Amino acid sequence: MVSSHVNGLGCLSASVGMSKLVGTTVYLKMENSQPSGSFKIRGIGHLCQQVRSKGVVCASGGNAGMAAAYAARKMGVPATIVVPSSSPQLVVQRLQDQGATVKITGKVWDDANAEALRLAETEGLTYVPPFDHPLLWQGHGSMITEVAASLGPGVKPGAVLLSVGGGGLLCGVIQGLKDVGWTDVPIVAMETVGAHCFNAAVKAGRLVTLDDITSEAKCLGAKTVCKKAFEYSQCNELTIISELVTDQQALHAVQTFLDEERVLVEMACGAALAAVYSGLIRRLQDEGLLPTLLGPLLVIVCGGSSVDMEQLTNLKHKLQT
Ligand SMILES: COC[C@H](NCc1c(COP(=O)(O)O)cnc(C)c1O)C(=O)O
Repeated sequence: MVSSHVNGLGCLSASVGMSKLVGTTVYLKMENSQPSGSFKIRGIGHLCQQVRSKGVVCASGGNAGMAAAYAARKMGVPATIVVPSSSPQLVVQRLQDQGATVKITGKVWDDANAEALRLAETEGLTYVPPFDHPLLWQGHGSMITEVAASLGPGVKPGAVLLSVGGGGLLCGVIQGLKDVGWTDVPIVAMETVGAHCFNAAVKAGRLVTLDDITSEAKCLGAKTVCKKAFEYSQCNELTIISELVTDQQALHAVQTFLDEERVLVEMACGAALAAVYSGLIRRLQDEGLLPTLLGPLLVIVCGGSSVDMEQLTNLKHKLQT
C-alpha cells in the first residue's frame, strides 16, 4: 500500500539560523525526506490509491513523475513518465531506477502533458496530473494536519511559506489549513521570475499563460497556474501574499540551506527559502503585510530530486553567483 503519510510527525524541525534571521521560531517541514524526494508523494500517492488502475502516466519535469513512479512501483502497476527535454539526465535516470518508462517529449511541461494525455487515452492508463486535482490537494493537506499534531494544542503558525509551480502545493496547504481550522494563517507564496504564472494571474486578476519558462527553477515550470489556486487568491477569507525572487536569490538560498542545514534541495525549493534568506519576510513585516510580532513561521521544504553537486555547480556558473 502506498501511504501519503510516510513520515508521520517526524519531519518538523526548528531552524536556528533562520529563526535568528526572522526573529521568530522557523519550523521546517522537511518534505525532501519523503521517499520520492519531495512532498508530491502525498497527493500523488493518495490519488493513485483512490483510482485503482492498471497503469499510470504522468507528465512531469521531475518530482511529480518521481512520485507517480514510486506510487506505481509500490502498487505493482507500470508507470510511464513523460518529461520535457529541459529535464536533466539525472531525473531520467532516477525515474528509470524507480522502474518507470520515460518518454522525452517537447520543450516544456505543457508539451509533455499533451503527450501524457494522449497516452492515457490510447493506452487506457490513469493520467496523474502533477498539480491540478482535488485528490492531490487532499493528500498534500496531510502536511498541515501533521504540523498541527506536532505543534500541539493551542499553537499555530504565524505564517506558512511555500513555493508555487502549478499551484497544487498551495491548494493542498490551503486544504490542510481548512481541515485544522487555520484559514486565518497568512500564506507567503513564492515563485522565481520566469516561472511566475501565479503572480502574473494575481496581478492581472485573471489566469495568465506565460509565453515561456525562463527561470532555472524548471520544476516550478507550469505556464498557467491551476484555476483553484487563482480562485483562492481572490477569496477574502484567505491571505495569500504572492512574491517573486530571482534565480540568483533562489540559488543563493539553496547554497545557504545546504551550508546551514546540511540538506541539498532544488531551485524550486530555494524560491521559498529565499524569502527568509533574502530578507523578504522582514520586508513584508515592515510593510505591514505580516505582523511585526510574527508567530512561528512554517516553511514547507518541498525538496526535489533534480539536484546534485554537479547540477549545483553548473547552476552557479550559469547564473554567475
Ligand atoms: C509544474 O509542476 C512541476 C512539478 N513540480 C512542482 C514542485 C513545486 C511546486 O508545486 P506545484 O505548485 O506545481 O504543486 C515545488 N517544489 C518542488 C520540488 C516541485 O517539484 C513536477 O515535478 O512536475
